[in-house]
Amino acid sequence: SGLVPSGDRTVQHRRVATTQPSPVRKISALPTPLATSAAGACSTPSISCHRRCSSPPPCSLITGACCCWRGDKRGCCLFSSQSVMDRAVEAASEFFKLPSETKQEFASDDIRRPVRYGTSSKDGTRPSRTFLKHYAHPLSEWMKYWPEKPPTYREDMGKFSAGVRRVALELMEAILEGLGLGKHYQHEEFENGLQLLQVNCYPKEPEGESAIGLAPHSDHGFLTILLASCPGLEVLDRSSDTWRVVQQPRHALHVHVGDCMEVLSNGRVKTAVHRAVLNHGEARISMASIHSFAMHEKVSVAKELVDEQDPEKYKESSFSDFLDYLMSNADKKRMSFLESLRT
Ligand SMILES: O=C(O)CCC(=O)C(=O)O
Ligand SMILES: [Fe+2]
Repeated sequence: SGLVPSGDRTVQHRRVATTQPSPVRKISALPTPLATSAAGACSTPSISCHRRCSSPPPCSLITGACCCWRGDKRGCCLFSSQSVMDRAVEAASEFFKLPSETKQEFASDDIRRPVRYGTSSKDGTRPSRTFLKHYAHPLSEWMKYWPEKPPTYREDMGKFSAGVRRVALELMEAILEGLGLGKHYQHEEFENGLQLLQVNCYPKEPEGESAIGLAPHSDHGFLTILLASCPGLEVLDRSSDTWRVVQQPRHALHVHVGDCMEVLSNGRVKTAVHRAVLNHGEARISMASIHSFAMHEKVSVAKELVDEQDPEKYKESSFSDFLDYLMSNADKKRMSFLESLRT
């Protein structure tokens, strides 16, 4: 994520063969319907409108429904989730192709900026990843800060963000149920939670070299949902201390849990340590959608998961505390934020 700074973990792990199955769950597509285009005319007339519109106009990206006119009938225009994913990858890819000056307008070292463009290098010599990070929920608040170029960026990334957020909320309910907390546990905090989109662009791997695009780290939120244009993600298998290659079938979303989930579950669910390696065949785009509570909302261990045998293992913290931690003492940090929360 770049959320936990590169080089944060000093342990070196052996890379494993690319045929290893992924240890993490994948889902093959977003549930339909996904968010669609803005109010008014259907922006892609080639896609059939096949449902009666249930919400009053003007529908918008934010409500996840689009009203459009077809002949004399008003209907809901539904994009397939595959095309939403393809368009989001395409918009990201077009953004990274823009001239450097255009992208540099978003460059900043201030990690509290709503949109931030930058590069991160592993060895300090050659940047191996460029990224664009921005908040995505609520869309009405954040979209106005997003790039206006390419012209498709806001609409296509908006649809992707809204769809992926619904997936995250559904998965979260299932996990909470699995933990015995009930699917509505802290429902409001999740509903009002923050979504951070990290759009990454990695160059093709130079011939004869194997290169890390993004150093080992864990993501801060509860859940990360990742879409990538080709393979490159690896997840640490804690039992064997080796890297497992995550397969990337087309239109598959990869889901992993982050630090907040480890805290809330009092360590029953462990954050996923992962990294990205450069793909030797092609440049790679990945989009990581990170889901957390709102900026100042504290995440703490669920009291229901604490007893004498299992005392509280983590201190409470908010996303804002996490950002403060990253900004303080950035060079000298030996501990990840999660480690700093251990009681
Ligand atoms: O590019 C990838 O596969 C991983 C990206 C990632 O871990 C992140 O943005 O947090
Ligand atoms: Fe990450």
